[in-house]
Amino acid sequence: MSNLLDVTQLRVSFHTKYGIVQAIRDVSFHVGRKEVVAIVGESGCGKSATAQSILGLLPKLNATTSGYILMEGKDLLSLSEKQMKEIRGSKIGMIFQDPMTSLNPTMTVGEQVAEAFVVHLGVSAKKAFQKAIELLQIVGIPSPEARAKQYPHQFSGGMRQRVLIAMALALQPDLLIADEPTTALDVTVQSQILDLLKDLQNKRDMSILLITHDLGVVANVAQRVIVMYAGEIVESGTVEGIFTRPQHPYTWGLLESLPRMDAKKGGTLKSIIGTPADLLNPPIGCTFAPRCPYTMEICESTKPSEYSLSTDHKTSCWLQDDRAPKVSWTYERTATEQ
Ligand SMILES: Nc1ncnc2c1ncn2[C@@H]1O[C@H](COP(=O)(O)OP(=O)(O)OP(=O)(O)O)[C@@H](O)[C@H]1O
Repeated sequence: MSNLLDVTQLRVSFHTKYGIVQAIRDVSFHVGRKEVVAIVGESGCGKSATAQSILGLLPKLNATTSGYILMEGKDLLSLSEKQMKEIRGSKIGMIFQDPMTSLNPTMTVGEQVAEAFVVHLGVSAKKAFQKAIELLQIVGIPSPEARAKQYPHQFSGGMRQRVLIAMALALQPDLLIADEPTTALDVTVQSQILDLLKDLQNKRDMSILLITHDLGVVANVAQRVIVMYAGEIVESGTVEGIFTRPQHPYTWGLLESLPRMDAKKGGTLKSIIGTPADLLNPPIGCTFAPRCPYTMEICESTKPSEYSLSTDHKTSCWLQDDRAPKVSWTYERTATEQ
């Protein structure tokens, strides 16, 4: 079966008064049907710009794109604003980090969820409100009938995020793009929302593109992980592959910065030393070379090719070259504990 989404050689640049920010450079990936794929990386690596390109929401004023974003064979980059509006909501749903700013404070929650039914399906306001109540129940909002008549400020952060999920699901999209959906929430609510997303994905047979800076979030939700650094994909693989056989030093850094249940008391979390690459003037070799503990001469002068470690595990790193020294990485704290 063909993929739901195929992104090929995507490039996004922002024209600014300081020069051209090369935010995304030759990014290619796919999302299969009913698949949950996570894009992970630090702030500024291009996660949101990738999501915005798929949704056609990049700022028209200063962004330029090239490449292909095929959804069921149709290139989204070639569609008009009107056609993209149709696709957003009906084919692609979206939820963002901050549920408060995404909701209208002057409308009841029920009216906001109902809006999609009225606008896209031409359903009467009364019938749409009833459908909204059903959706609020599906996303786990208690007493949905009463809650539908309330305003966003009467909801907690987690409940607001549930409302946004209800809105995103209203038209039964094939793909849900969730950009840092749990970042603003506390840990317990975070895992409830992730469980809800997973459950809905299962029941509704949709695909999810989950965007997060937190590798910890993806383990229980996604099937595949794409690790981005400074506008490029540095490693991609199954969750199992990325967590048990990570190959790129940047992925190692992300894993080392995760809190671990089995860490020794008082142990400190490691963070990746150095600052992300300047995208106005990206390095000519490997983008991660200036921060990488294993940098070799070639890393600074020449971009690494993509190495396939298996059919679904790839990385772009010179350490994979036969002539490179063999570096094996294990969780440092685990090693010292043994
Ligand atoms: N409208 C814009 N104009 C200029 N530069 C932009 C614009 N939007 C994003 N950028 C730049 O593009 C790069 C990628 O940004 P993007 O928001 O996609 O990163 P991100 O990984 O989603 O980070 P965050 O988690 O902080 O949102 C960054 O260097 C950012 O400063």
